Amino acid sequence: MLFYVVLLLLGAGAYYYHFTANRKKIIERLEVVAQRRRDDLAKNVEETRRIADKLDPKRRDYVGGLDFIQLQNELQKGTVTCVEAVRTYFHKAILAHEKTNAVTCFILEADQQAEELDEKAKQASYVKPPMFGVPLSLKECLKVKGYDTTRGFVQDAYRPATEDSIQIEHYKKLGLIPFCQTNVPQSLLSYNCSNPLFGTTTNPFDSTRTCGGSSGGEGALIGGRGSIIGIGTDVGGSVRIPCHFTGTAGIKPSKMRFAHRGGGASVPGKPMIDANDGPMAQDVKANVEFLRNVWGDIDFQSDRDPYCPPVHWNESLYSSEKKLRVGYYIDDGWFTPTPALQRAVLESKKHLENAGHTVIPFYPPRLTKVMQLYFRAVCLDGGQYVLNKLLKDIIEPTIRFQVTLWMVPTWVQRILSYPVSLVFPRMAVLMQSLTRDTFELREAYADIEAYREEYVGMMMKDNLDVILCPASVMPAPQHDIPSKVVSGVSYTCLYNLLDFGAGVVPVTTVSKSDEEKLINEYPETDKWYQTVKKATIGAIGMPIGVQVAAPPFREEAVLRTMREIELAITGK
Ligand SMILES: CCCCCCCCCCCCCCCCCC(=O)NCCO
Repeated sequence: MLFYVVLLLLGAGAYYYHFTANRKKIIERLEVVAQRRRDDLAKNVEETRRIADKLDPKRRDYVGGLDFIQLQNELQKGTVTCVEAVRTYFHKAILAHEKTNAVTCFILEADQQAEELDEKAKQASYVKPPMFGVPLSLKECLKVKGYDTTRGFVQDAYRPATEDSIQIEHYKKLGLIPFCQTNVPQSLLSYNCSNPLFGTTTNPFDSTRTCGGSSGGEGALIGGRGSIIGIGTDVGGSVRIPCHFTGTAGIKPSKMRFAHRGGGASVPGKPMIDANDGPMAQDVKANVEFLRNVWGDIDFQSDRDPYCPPVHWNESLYSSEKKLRVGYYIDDGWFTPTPALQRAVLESKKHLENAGHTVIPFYPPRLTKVMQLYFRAVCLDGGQYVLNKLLKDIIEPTIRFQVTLWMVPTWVQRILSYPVSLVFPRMAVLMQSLTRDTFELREAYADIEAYREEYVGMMMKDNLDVILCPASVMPAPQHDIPSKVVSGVSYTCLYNLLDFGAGVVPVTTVSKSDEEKLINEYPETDKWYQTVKKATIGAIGMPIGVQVAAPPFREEAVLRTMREIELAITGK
């Protein structure tokens, strides 16, 4: 017996020695690559600055002061040129990048593309596309020919995409000019924004706090006024959480509304948790104008990707005079949001009622079960795919906590969940979430199908058009918090599990009385609540958004509701 124990220990020791020695070698090699990539970025920024500086500062201030619709109109009229638009946003993006570290690469050809478009516009026969010359920022994971899509993995640096994805091709056809790529958290499966290649992107309102993720670079850049519109991706909240954290507006459409051919995914082979790309901008108006043009011309994408149905922009749904029926909730029963987030929903409810809409309570059923299903289906192999990739890379310190969770074998998590349930029941729920076998995974998929039916059945029974609810559980926290509170995505991941269209519109900022309420009334019943409470203290002034969601192919109703809230708040 002793012999076997000694043999086992020796075997384990040898494995550990080999594993750490191998990791050391990998890290040493990748650190050289990461340093080279960062040096290249510094040169790229200087080259961009040289181009941006060619534009007269007075002209730059003028162009930079235009909102999306104004800029679009001036470009159409020819009173602003494409070169002026691109150089202005090169300049503004550098300023935002210097503050937040949002950009991973400037696309220098944007300047040349702008010159070519200006040249074409001189021909009398040339018909300008609808978004002629508007600069567009892109989350780093989107495929642009000649540019990396590392998703924050150092191992993927210097492996540029060989083609534009269909979506990018389409945006160029509509006249948009991709001008930079923006930062993401390593693996994209986090709502912070740090990786070992490009470092940490910070919130433009407070650098000690995260801009959110995974489309965090977009949030920081647009919130920091360095871009007028950008594209993010969302499998659990990655468009909506950065919008909420940075005071920007964006929407994750249901999966089928864009072509995915030639694109990429954070975890390929993951049905039932539907991801999509989506626009993010400084206001809802810009999102509407962007999608009106993209979906107005969706045949371009459908023709190139037969899995994308030719569902056109539904103007009658967006512009309908018919009053809406809205279901709302301020607490999903899984994670009570901090006071400012609840207040934002109640204020939005008032705005919608003042506009004549009917707003009634709605209770999303069984969120505890939903969280288990979400984590089971998003980490469908127990996190193995992502973990394998992470173990071949430098692991980002701010997601180490969640990586450690992935490293604990599922059966160990299951056994430990029983004692943990006595002191931390919500954690025990997640410890039982990662799948043991395909039988359990199939059951989870069946449960998700049943849940989708139940949820839309409840909405139909009350004749509801849209749902209004919090965008998250807290305002932007410090950079290490998302990995410690992975359970905090319940408000957004629900609508990936349902594959609804869901968007976020900025509504308010954290006030002093929100903070007093937080200190006096917010629960401290478990570690997650204590962490969220502590992270929210000191967040006075941070932006707060609300979320609006509707079943697939009703994104126009979501946008209409978001726009009505925006109009009531800003008056424009
Ligand atoms: C104790 C057991 C815990 C099991 C779970 C372990 C970690 C789970 C990590 C998954 C985190 C998912 C968060 C999602 C955030 C948003 C991601 C997103 O939308 N990405 C966009 C990709 O296109």
